[in-house]
Amino acid sequence: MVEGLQARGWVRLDGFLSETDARELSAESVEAWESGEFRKAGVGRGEQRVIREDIRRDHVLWLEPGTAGPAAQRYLAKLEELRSAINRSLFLGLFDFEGHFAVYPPGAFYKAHLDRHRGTADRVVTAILYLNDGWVPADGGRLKLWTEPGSQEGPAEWVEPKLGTLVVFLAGDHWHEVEMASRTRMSVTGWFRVRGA
Ligand SMILES: O=C(O)CCC(=O)C(=O)O
Ligand SMILES: [Fe+2]
Repeated sequence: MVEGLQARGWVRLDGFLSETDARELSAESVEAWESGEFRKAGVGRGEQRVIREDIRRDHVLWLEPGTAGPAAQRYLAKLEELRSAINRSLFLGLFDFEGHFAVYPPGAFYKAHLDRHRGTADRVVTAILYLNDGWVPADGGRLKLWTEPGSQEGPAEWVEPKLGTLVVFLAGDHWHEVEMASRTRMSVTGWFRVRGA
């Protein structure tokens, strides 16, 4: 994975989590969703955060290492290993991870964007894990990831949000969007960050 990230700036891995682990994580997300713990995702950060349903319609629940369920804790531990592996090979100096569960109800989408807030550079690497069992092409909801840095044209990779699939890419380089899904689409999205950039 680290080699792929180094060579191309993005990488996709099916089966990053075993089916059992991914199902358990998915169950934790469903439980939190059903007990109303998610909120509508915003655009921008801090005081600038606003709800923009023309841009994104997902709902999120931030993962707090202290209170996350056992499957989420295990996933965070795996990401911690990935973070050190990336640092050892790419010298990116990633110091932590922040992430959230995301739910896209039927009809939801997220228009093309870069994962970086205006005027900041702390989110360096994006990691998205999908939690959808039995996803089929007719369900839509693919991630479109433009493969050329900085470009919102040209070649793109389409990723179906299948249970256990992980996508990792350089957050400031790769434009991406989520096409509309016709069934509920669940994932964990997060970012490895550098300090104070
Ligand atoms: O779920 C996905 O495929 C992408 C989500 C995304 O781009 C984001 O939350 O910033
Ligand atoms: Fe994104």
